Amino acid sequence: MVKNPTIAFLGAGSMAEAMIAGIVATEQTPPNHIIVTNRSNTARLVKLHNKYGIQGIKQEHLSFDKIDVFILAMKPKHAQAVLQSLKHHIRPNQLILSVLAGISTAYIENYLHEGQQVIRVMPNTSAMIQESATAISAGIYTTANNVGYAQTLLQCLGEVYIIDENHMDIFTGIAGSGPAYFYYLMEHIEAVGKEAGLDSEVVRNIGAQTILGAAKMIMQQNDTPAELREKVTSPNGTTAAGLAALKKHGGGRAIAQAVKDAAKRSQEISAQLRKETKTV
Ligand SMILES: NC(=O)C1=CN([C@@H]2O[C@H](COP(=O)(O)OP(=O)(O)OC[C@H]3O[C@@H](n4cnc5c(N)ncnc54)[C@H](OP(=O)(O)O)[C@@H]3O)[C@@H](O)[C@H]2O)C=CC1
Ligand SMILES: O=C(O)[C@@H]1CCC=N1
Repeated sequence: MVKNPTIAFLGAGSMAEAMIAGIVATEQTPPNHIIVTNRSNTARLVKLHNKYGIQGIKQEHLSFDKIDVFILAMKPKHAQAVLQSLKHHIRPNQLILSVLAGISTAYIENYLHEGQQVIRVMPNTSAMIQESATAISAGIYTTANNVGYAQTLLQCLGEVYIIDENHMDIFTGIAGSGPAYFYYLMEHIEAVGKEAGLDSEVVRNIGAQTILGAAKMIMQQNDTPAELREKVTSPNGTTAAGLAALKKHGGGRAIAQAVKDAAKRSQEISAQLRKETKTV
């Protein structure tokens, strides 16, 4: 990878913004080396430019040859059209990072030039505050040097795990979609706290601090989650009552099923796109 590469985000939605915020905050890449473009929403490009100092450029004005790294950040259903058009503008040694759920490196390579360097990435929106759990899997043509570059770039968004691409779907179910499960949990905790008369902002902070503390305990102590749970649970105490309710109402099963169904959806997106490609 060149020194001070220019990075272009194709897609300017929630995920692109979370990554831009993380990269800019850590000064990993200077803002004038970061470009963002989208399909049609120019107001969004202006907003991102004003907020982060990066360049918001309409697609028709992009100088593709000056870009070293493309980050695909549109919805998976738009991937095919974007890749077909991208092929006319790029060279195989320009690095493609794709955050698209369910889209394999092979699918992307198939649409681009022989030898195109592709890395599949699964971040989450906590990239915005450099707390993402991000996975990467390289395609068959990607050099070790570029994997190293991607790892360094993404480390400014949080923790990075290099995984086998076969595990991308389950990683997506756990970490890509994961923040939403905890937000959903928080919505319910907040509602109950409010019902009991607590101020909603206060209960929100209490809930968040409780999740943060539990997460830090898991990361900083040697105990397993089950051991930590047991340490909270006094015989016949309040936690035992709470956990019994979770068990009775299928709390554990529901969480496991959420992860499984998200991973399944990632596989379905992949299968659907392969089917559409065959029928074109
Ligand atoms: N949100 C998340 O938590 C995560 C998302 N992802 C992945 O990130 C990707 C984006 O998700 P998200 O940010 O939530 O989606 P959003 O809907 O927020 O954003 C999609 C963006 O893609 C743009 N777009 C659509 N078509 C094109 C095109 N032809 N060329 C360039 N840009 C285009 C849209 O532009 P316009 O508004 O002009 O149409 C919009 O800026 C998805 O593939 C998703 O799987 C991965 C991990 C986590
Ligand atoms: O919901 C989605 O499909 C994307 C991928 C992971 C998180 N959001």
